[in-house]
This record gives sequence, C-alpha cells and structure tokens, in this order.
Amino acid sequence: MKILIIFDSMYGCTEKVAYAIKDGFSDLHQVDIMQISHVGYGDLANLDLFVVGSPTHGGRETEDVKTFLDGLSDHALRGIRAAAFDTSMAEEDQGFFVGKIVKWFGHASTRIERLLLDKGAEPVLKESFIVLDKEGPLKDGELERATEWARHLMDK
Ligand SMILES: Cc1cc2nc3c(=O)[nH]c(=O)nc-3n(C[C@H](O)[C@H](O)[C@H](O)COP(=O)(O)O)c2cc1C
Repeated sequence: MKILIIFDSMYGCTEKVAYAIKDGFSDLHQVDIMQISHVGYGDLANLDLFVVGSPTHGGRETEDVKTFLDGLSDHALRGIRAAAFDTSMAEEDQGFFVGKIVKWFGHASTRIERLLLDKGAEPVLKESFIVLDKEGPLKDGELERATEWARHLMDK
C-alpha cells in the first residue's frame, strides 16, 4: 500500500505524533511523511491511505492544512481511505475556564474529517492526541497510542 502522512506543527508535538503513526505501519508499505509546507498535490497520486494531522488552534486545523485540503479538486480523494488526527488539550487537564473553552471549541480532527469526506475520501477515521499545555509536552503514552492507532487504521 502507498501511504502518505502530512502534518503541521507549531511546537513539535503533532510532528512527533506523525512519526509515531509512521512507526505503526509495516515496512511492507511505502510510507511517506511530509510537513504541510512541503506537500504538493502530485504527492497524492496512487495513494491508498492519506493521513492528515494538525494541532488544534481555536478548535480548527491550521490555515496551511485548511488551504491545502480546500485546494484539492472535488473528487480528488475518491476511493482513498483517510485518517485525521490532531493534538489538543483535554478538558480535564486544564483549569475550569480553559477546560470549558477547549471543550466548546472542539477538535481539529473533526473538521479535517469533514474536509476529507467532502473531497471523496472514505472511510475516514479520526483521533485526538493529548498535550498537557500549549507547547506540550504530549501526555504520557500518547506516542504509543498513536503507533497503535496506525495499526488499527489498516484493519478498518
Ligand atoms: C493559537 C493557539 C490556539 C489553540 N487553541 C486550542 C484549542 O482550541 N483547543 C485545544 O485543545 N488546544 C488549543 N491550543 C493548544 C494546541 O492544541 C497545542 O499548541 C498543540 O497541540 C501543540 O501541537 P504542536 O506542538 O504540534 O504545535 C492552541 C494553541 C495555540 C498556539
């Protein structure tokens, strides 16, 4: 299978998750991983699985991720399975007010999932990985969970 993982990352946490996801795919697959600013639409040719990750900023994906996905033609992902992931802060790890705001805004992966579906990808799975604060670190065990999630993506 040909797999492409693309990600954006401001402080490095989403990048770490992206590489942990890559570790979950067997060497039998061709897996490419790219920072969003280096991805071109030609990199999506003949893909079997497209994985897109972003930090959550105000409940959304970053502008670069949005611009890239918006720029795909309408059926660009038809017949391609996809997965969306983000890094976010968990309500229960934050104080009352930040926790409520984080919950209210929601997760970038929900919006990325919608964008991928809109471009014809199916099925689309999504997951959030938890950071303890704005600049990280990732919560203990999240990288292992990301690797495990990648294995699960191949079964669905
Ligand atoms: C401008 C900005 C807005 C953010 N908004 C949210 C948010 O709405 N919800 C949330 O859970 N985390 C939010 N965060 C925290 C990010 O989730 C966190 O910075 C990110 O997961 C770290 O990933 P990175 O190291 O890949 O940049 C925000 C961070 C920044 C810088």
